[in-house]
Amino acid sequence: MADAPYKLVLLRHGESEWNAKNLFTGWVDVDLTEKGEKEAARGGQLLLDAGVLPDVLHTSLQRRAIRTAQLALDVADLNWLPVRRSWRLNERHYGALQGKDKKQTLEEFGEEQFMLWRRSYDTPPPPLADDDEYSQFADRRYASLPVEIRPRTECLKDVVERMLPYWYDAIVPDLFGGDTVLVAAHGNSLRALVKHLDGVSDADIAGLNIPTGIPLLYELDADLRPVTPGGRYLDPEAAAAAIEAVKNQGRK
Ligand SMILES: O=C(O)[C@H](O)COP(=O)(O)O
Repeated sequence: MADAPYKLVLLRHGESEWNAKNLFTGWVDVDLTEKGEKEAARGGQLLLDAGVLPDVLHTSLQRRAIRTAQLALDVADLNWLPVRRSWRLNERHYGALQGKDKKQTLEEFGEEQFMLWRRSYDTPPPPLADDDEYSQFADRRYASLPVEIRPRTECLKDVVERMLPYWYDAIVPDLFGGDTVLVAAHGNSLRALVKHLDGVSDADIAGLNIPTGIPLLYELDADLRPVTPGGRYLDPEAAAAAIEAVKNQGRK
């Protein structure tokens, strides 16, 4: 096997309250469900069982990712890890779809438009008004972000563009320093990172879905290229089933 000096673990948060209700969530700061809490703890057990013990944690600024990491690390007795958080790891801002039911949106706008908004690389949903009940524009945690970069909607391309500076400036230095890095984030911010790591094309990334709560391990070579393309889920069977469920959201 090729030399793999660096280890990176990606963990999507456990099931959230709005995943359970099948609502577009984006930057809305919902909590985990009980099932999500269990998924997170199991994620920690999977890390422990695989002997993959992170040295440092990076999270988004959103509760569901932060709590998932805490619950997972608690199981692995790693509450003490140094942590950095950034809005750049946040879920994709879902614009005017935030708070909308996925099934109703599919029925109202049709399959093509629904998938364009949900999975196309460069078509964002319509922007969310700043005074909308589901807007985070005035949220204190984003106060240090200049208004021109505070999103009102995002496509995946926008997420890649705002995530990559954090990858290069914060995560890569930890990897090069020899740390096993845990990134606890979201379906679409992790799709953006996987796209970058695996060099997935703009078209093919539409077919890639990330399940909740199952650690995805990337062993990286000296140039930070994955030794195994796509990485390795620590519970591949559960991941395969959960990926199907994410793919079919809105259809039931
Ligand atoms: O923000 C959301 O609604 C989900 O966390 C990700 O949703 P998606 O799989 O529909 O992009």
